Amino acid sequence: MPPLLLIGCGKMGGAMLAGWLEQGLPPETVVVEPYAEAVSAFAGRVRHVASIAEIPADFAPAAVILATKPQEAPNALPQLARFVASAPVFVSIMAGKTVAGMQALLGGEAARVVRAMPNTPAAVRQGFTVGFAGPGVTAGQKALADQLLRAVGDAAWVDDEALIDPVTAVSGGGPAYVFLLVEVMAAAGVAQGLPADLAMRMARATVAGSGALLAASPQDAATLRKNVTSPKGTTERALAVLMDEAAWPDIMKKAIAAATARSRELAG
Ligand SMILES: NC(=O)C1=CN([C@@H]2O[C@H](COP(=O)(O)OP(=O)(O)OC[C@H]3O[C@@H](n4cnc5c(N)ncnc54)[C@H](OP(=O)(O)O)[C@@H]3O)[C@@H](O)[C@H]2O)C=CC1
Ligand SMILES: O=C(O)[C@@H]1CCC=N1
Repeated sequence: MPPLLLIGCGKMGGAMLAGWLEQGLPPETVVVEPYAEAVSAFAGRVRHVASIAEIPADFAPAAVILATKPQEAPNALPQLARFVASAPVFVSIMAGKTVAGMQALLGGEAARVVRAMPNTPAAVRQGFTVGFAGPGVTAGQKALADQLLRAVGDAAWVDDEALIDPVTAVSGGGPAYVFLLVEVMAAAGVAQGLPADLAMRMARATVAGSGALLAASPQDAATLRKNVTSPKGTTERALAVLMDEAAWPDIMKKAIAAATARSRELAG
């Protein structure tokens, strides 16, 4: 793996950096992160600077990973325009930010940009990332981006950049919906008289165990659901409530549509 330049070492950038280090990331890598505590776990294994202005002048990374918040892009990207001359691949994980928008902030169409959307299971190398390679990205650069994304889980590529907005809504934010499921299942158990700590332990173990079963099983989700649902049993009653068109199917469509719309808004 070549030395990289990572801009932003927060929750996602830090999770990806940990995965790259496992794959042999060289210590010449530079991490720009204003919050020193965020990089303390990586001390001695990468070069840390607090701002883009402090990146060594002669550093020419093969890839620049953009992992700051989308709102920081108008400040950070123009400061990185000097790297475009040495033709690295810029790999952005920022929600909403389009390839054309990032190229404009980086000084023009010469910037080679991959737009990618990972998710936080990357922290346990079980992330899922979808990427889109913008104009000018070479096959070798796409392969390097793919290697970086697969260091923290599975990855897929799309040829239509517009799909990254619903990807952001489904898999980017998806872990949050699953964690919310734990919270509301536990609260519903408490409403039926369960002690709060037992309800939370059960909800957490049930979601984690179901995820592990789903990952390990060759069966699809619908079959695994049916395996739980005894005819005329208890699960059937619960699913009649949840699977009503106005319940989860409609609610989830609305939630994904709202997140997709927000991703499009963040482009601006
Ligand atoms: N969290 C998630 O589940 C996912 C997030 N993303 C995307 O990843 C990006 C980062 O999100 P997340 O990790 O959650 O956010 P974090 O706030 O945890 O990380 C962003 C980091 O960037 C730092 N930072 C701010 N300005 C600069 C700068 N100019 N140069 C370098 N670093 C800077 C921040 O420091 P400080 O806090 O001091 O400002 C912070 O530590 C976002 O664009 C988001 O859309 C994508 C997929 C999933
Ligand atoms: O909520 C967000 O905007 C980011 C993108 C996907 C997950 N977190």
